[in-house]
Amino acid sequence: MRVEITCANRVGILHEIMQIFGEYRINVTSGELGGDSGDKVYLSAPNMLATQYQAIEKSLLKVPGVQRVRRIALIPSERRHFELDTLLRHVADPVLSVDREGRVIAANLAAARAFGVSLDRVPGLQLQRFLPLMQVAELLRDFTVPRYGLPVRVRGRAFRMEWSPIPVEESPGAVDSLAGAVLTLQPSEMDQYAAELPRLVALWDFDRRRESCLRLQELAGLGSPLLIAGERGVGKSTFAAALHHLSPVAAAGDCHRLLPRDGQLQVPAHVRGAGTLILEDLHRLSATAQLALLRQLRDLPPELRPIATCSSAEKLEPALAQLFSSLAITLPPLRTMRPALSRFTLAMLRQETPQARPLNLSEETLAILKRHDWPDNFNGLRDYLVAAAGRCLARDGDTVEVGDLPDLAVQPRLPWQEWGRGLTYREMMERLERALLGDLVAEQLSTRELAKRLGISHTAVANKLRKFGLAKPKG
Ligand SMILES: Nc1ncnc2c1ncn2[C@@H]1O[C@H](COP(=O)(O)OP(=O)(O)OP(=O)(O)O)[C@@H](O)[C@H]1O
Repeated sequence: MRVEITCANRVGILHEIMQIFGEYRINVTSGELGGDSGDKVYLSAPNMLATQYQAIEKSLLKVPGVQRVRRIALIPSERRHFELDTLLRHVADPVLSVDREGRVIAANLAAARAFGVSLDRVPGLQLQRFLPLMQVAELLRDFTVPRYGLPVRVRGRAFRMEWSPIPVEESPGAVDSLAGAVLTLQPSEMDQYAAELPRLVALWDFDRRRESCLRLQELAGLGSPLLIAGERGVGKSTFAAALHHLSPVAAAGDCHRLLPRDGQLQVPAHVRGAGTLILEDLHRLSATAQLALLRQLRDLPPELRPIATCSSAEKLEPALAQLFSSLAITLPPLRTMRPALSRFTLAMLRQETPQARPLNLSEETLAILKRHDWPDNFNGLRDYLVAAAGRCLARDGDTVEVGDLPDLAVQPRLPWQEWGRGLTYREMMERLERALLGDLVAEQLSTRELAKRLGISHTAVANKLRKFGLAKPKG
């Protein structure tokens, strides 16, 4: 039973009221003060009987200052809870609140359904079980920043998320003043072009990739549009997402990623605030679509930084290329980084099989991997290694042996025959040798360095350079 007591605000009155309940040996389990003019005491005594209430009511009315006593169905905080629960139950979109560690405190039925768990199991679960790890990390890092329209995917379904921090004190902006955050998810229809961000990985900075990583860091702090060029699978998307996280806008803005669909790329109307806009694979757009995109980009606010990825800047229409002409990074293909192939391979194995025990590579395996040209670059290497690691783990091995490797059935087909028509074998080899040495000489390497790189003697290099007229004139 719950009672409401209207009384004067007198020192000691609460003590006298509670004493009466004590005298009747009635256990009061909860209570609060309130009312419009602060003149009400609400008490909950679940085991109080109707006869006990009549006696208590009389005693209470004798206390100086007590004006009225009546039974009520719910005390105000219970009513608020009840109303909130009812309200949430009737909201069709998922709504939930989280604490500062990203643990779910409360959620409605729609949220439980979206997450695929029963409602009673949602409280206490970690948000990262349902949302991409990278986004949760970003949200928790910038807990105090409200976010609107953030694209997320929950179990394959696209939503737009609103993130509203819950302040409890009058010190806006301070994380300590927040009780947590409320998230609402609205099913998103516009997902024709939007795509999830690639997962956040530690960037590999081996061999020529080191230069790209350093350049990325340099350019992250700037605001101009940036073009990331390179072959299929060299890591363009990975670099674009990393750039957002390295940039100062990551603290205040969101990262949106758009992919071409049917040769078009449309910037959705809600993408207008500060942040990073990743425009993927612009080489897949027709000339008309590129110019249409350019018109949209010109209308974007300057706080939204466009980052484009493309197989090569030459594939862009001149006007679009102009927009991305000041800052660019070209990522090197994997076949040009053979000296670091074992490091890439081990890093890739760790990244792709994080739960498995660390694996090594046999010398023969590494030799095969090094010889291959990896036309799909890291994408090809990843799939190949995942398959090989699976076989190695299945036989309980700790070193990937040649027997674990899938066949490299598709060898790169280059038009050698076409190229060599009319030449003898000797002539073909000579031209090949000359072209290769010509490239190396253009890098300004000394003959000693050249000999080391090619694994032949210094004298042999000097003779060949002389033969092909590539030796530097003396003097
Ligand atoms: N520097 C890097 N550090 C860590 N992982 C990387 C790096 N570069 C590439 N990867 C990995 O290589 C794979 C391919 O990268 P990504 O998808 O970014 O390439 P892409 O050039 O955008 O490919 P596509 O041309 O298919 O769009 C991914 O699995 C990614 O995790």
